[in-house]
Amino acid sequence: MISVTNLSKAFGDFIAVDKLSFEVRAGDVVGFLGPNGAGKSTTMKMLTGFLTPSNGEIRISDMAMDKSSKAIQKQIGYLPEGAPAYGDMTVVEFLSFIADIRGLKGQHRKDRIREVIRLVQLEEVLRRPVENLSKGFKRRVGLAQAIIHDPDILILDEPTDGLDPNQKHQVRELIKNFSKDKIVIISTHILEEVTAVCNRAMIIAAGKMLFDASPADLQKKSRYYQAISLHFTQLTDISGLAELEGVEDMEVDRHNGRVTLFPEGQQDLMPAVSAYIRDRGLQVDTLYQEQGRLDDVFRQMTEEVSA
Ligand SMILES: Nc1ncnc2c1ncn2[C@@H]1O[C@H](COP(=O)(O)OP(=O)(O)OP(=O)(O)O)[C@@H](O)[C@H]1O
Repeated sequence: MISVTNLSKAFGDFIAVDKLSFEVRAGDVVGFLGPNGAGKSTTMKMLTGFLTPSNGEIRISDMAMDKSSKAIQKQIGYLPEGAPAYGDMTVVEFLSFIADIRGLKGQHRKDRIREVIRLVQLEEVLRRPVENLSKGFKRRVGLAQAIIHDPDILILDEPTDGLDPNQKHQVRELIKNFSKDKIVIISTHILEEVTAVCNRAMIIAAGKMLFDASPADLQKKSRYYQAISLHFTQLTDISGLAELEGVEDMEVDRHNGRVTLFPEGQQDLMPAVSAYIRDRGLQVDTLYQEQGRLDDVFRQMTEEVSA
């Protein structure tokens, strides 16, 4: 378990992380979301013991970071931002080097190196220097070194940055499989990634925690949550739709003619809208209920802080 209390970090007069408090339990996959400069990487560096907090406390597995950082670091796999260091080593040399640092020995060491190469699919670049790899492969080498010692806690700073869509999918599957009884914390700018892999979303802006709940709860905060989106096959008088009971607002996209009906509260408008269409014999080619838009909530929350 990770327990963070009033964690702060100042660089001179600038407060990058401002009194964060949260707990993370085994099985949690947490997504740190936030605009550039929100303090996500700084928080991760403190959680991994690479940066000393200005204030507050970090406890991991009942050990205090300021007293037992070495013991804590053994339990953590960390993918920092950017590319792995020691770029002149080949991929296999680099992974062997990390395996040694992590204290792996004998057959177990060999097995783990082989296993991470397989999991992260590095076979084709094993003999190439890390610095000559594409951004996506560098990221995957970074991931491989993070999981080589099979840690209980995985902290990944933008793990899918620079990966193509297939590789993004693979890494997300890896994270999901990894996480059954472990802790994963990822930072990301990709909002769908949070719904795809995380059971908790934390929104951080200007160093402060703005939200900590499930991605589904985050979606519920969107004005599009349960909104009805529809498009008529032909030009149709739609004024009656706005008058339906429970409709708070109606918007029509001028470019594509798509109609969005926003409910009052969290009402389900679908029965009334379906009846309206059916009773008038109208033709629609699109009709669905929205899940809520994360980008909309994210923008709204983070703009309030920076305003
Ligand atoms: N060593 C440092 N010295 C001074 N300021 C720093 C230092 N490290 C980070 N900062 C500042 O702290 C703030 C938070 O940075 P951080 O890298 O944690 O943000 P982030 O949320 O990870 O952003 P991004 O999404 O762009 O990676 C930024 O304004 C950054 O410039």
